[in-house]
Amino acid sequence: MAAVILSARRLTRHFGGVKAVDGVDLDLHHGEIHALIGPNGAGKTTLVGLLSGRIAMQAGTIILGGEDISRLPAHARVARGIAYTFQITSIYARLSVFDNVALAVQRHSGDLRAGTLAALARVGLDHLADQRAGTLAYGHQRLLEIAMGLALRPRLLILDEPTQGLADAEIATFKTLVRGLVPAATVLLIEHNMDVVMDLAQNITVLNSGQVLATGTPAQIRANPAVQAAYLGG
Ligand SMILES: Nc1ncnc2c1ncn2[C@@H]1O[C@H](COP(=O)(O)OP(=O)(O)OP(=O)(O)O)[C@@H](O)[C@H]1O
Repeated sequence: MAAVILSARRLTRHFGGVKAVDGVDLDLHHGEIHALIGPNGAGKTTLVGLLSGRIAMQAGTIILGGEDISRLPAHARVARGIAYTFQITSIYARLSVFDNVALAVQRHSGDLRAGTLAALARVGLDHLADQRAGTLAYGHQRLLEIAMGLALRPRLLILDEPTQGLADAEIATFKTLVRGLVPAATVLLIEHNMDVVMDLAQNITVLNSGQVLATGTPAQIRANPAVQAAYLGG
């Protein structure tokens, strides 16, 4: 298996009495698509919030490419290559599609126009560059979020429920897109659509009540009785 790019140990975040993330270990391998699944409230969004630095952790360690990033603020983690797809609410509806992505591209040196168009082309939105972002169809707005994440040239791209609300044809396009991101980048995918998970992921981590219930290949996860009882069977 490829080298570990991100290694998280004993990550913990409680909200009052709720153990949202409770001693989670997670290893992401270079160039893999790794899915994070689990029932509603299992702690998935909180966990990726801890990885990206958007949510402060109470205990634990995160090592990215050999560097301890546990105490770095979110912007410093972005600078080190962790991109967390923006929610649609952070798309600037009145700006053009081009300008939305250009805002992310400008963090890097290089040709702003070429970099922006390249990111848009990867998600198939280059022909809509001049359109106002707020007027895009829903599925295209989700793709725009991904282009904004890609524009940061991440080593690790975290996608939080990217297929939610997408039509079947858009999901097919999305799967092709994500396959094209690896192995240059590593993808951590929170996803409720099991067909997408089983189709895309090389490894899956199952969370339940803030703890890791199981981790393994799609075949191992499908065959795991505890996972079936807690989640897949439901
Ligand atoms: N800011 C917060 N304050 C209080 N409780 C929170 C907060 N954020 C999350 N929680 C609680 O922590 C638990 C885990 O929530 P989280 O959103 O991480 O789960 P999830 O697996 O992403 O769920 P879903 O699949 O529904 O998005 C839930 O019980 C949730 O209510």
